Amino acid sequence: MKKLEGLLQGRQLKAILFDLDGTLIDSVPDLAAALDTSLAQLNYPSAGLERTRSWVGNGARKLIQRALSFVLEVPESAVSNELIDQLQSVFFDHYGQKTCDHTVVYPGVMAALSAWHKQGVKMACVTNKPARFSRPILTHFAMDEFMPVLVGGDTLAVRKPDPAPLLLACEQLGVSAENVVMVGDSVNDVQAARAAGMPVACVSYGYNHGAPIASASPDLLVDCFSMLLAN
Ligand SMILES: O=C(O)COP(=O)(O)O
Ligand SMILES: [Mg+2]
Repeated sequence: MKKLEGLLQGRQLKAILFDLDGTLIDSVPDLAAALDTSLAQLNYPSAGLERTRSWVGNGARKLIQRALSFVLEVPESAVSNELIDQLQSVFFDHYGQKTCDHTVVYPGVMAALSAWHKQGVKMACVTNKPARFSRPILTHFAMDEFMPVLVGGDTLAVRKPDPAPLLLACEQLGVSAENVVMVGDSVNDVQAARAAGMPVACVSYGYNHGAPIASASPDLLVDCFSMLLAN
């Protein structure tokens, strides 16, 4: 706990907000499988695991837009909303059936969540993944007992990098943002935390579209989740 507390410059650490995809869980195997099945259903070539990995983090719609941009070989801005709607609806059907078949929790996560829970630190999940998928995932991996509060990518009209989902999580946890640290894997998490006025720690193993997460200058960067707990 000392590492995260150190980011608060003497203020008490009362809560931690966690990003989901790329931070707590490696969900790309299931996302890529659902995406490739959906693309095949609409007669497009498959995208594959590694490309999908680089497209996750800005919500499901952005993932679909990036996939269509790739298969159609056009810029993202040239992909029509109708096409995104069509592929997204097929993708939601497939992903909804298999959110946890090949998804795994990253090393060190459960032990650290349990340690913070025992220390009385409150926790919430703030993800850009739609809540209808995120909630069952938290339950499946028994993280919901540590994190009763979830703000999904469709809970509000805006999502990260907007600070509103982080501030809503603080409100629901009953803590002030000045006693909270955000933990994530992408520039969206860094920007949302900064805009919410809270420090941000990042894991280096997650997904960050386009660039290593170090370029977003998080306040703390760790290679393994367990290092967030280390003295
Ligand atoms: O883009 C997503 O669907 C998931 O994003 P997250 O990294 O905010 O959990
Ligand atoms: Mg993420």
